[in-house]
Amino acid sequence: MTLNVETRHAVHQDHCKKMGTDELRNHFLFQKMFVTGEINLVYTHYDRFVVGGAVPGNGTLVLDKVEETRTETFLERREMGIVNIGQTGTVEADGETYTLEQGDVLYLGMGTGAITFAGEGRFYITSCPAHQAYPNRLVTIAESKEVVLGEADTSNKRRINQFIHPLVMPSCQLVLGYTALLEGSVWNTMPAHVHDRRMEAYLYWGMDEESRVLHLMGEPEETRHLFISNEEGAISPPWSIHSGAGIGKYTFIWAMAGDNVDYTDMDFIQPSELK
Ligand SMILES: O=C[C@H](O)[C@@H](O)CC(=O)C(=O)O
Ligand SMILES: [Zn+2]
Repeated sequence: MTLNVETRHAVHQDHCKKMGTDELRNHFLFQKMFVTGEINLVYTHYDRFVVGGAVPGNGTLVLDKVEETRTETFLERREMGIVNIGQTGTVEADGETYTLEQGDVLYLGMGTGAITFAGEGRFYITSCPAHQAYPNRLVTIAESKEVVLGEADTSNKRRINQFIHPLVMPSCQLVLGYTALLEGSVWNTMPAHVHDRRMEAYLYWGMDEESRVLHLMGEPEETRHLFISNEEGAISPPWSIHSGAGIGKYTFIWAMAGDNVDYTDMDFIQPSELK
């Protein structure tokens, strides 16, 4: 079994302004997270948020000790949110086996031991530091909180499902859910926003292989873009907008950590303010 961990340091906005395409992608784009037989993690210095993928294929994959944290087990002082973007799979933790259908979310609290992934799942992993142990919990789509935002007129009508969210369940820092575009709409998170007190990570999925999402980032008056393929992620620094338009259908998982768990705490930026 292969465990790869890549460290990404935090970037200052003045540095970002001077980056060319390759440098921008090396810092903010996550590729090749979902490889059969591997767990691939990116350890970021944005609130020590970790994202990654586990694809057990026909075998099992165990996530336990990760050298980067210098703790006995990865979740010794962390919490985790797992989303299954593949077919039916299982996650075993603390002697319980959870079956995750596509779109289901599993929360694992601080102090959970080794985590075993199996089945046909493609598991997206998110994790951040925690200060208190909340119970492990499987949250199905039916149990999530659904919000419909936007209008067909502005091509941003979308359905948001909140899973690890104060209205559904408690967590320390982690807030997680996903957004799907409704027929004919292309824009997520438009109007855009920033939240300097919380970082954010996106994973785009459910896309056709040849399709791309035009992901916008950067300070509102100094935007940059990344063309993103299916099952690739983007990290959003606290000073950055995060928004995208798809060439074809897509869903994206958003996950955040920082000073508060208030999903609605956003500083909105109108399209007229973007440059
Ligand atoms: O801070 C919140 C995140 O950026 C996303 O949840 C926003 C989003 O999914 C959307 O508006 O489409
Ligand atoms: Zn946001």
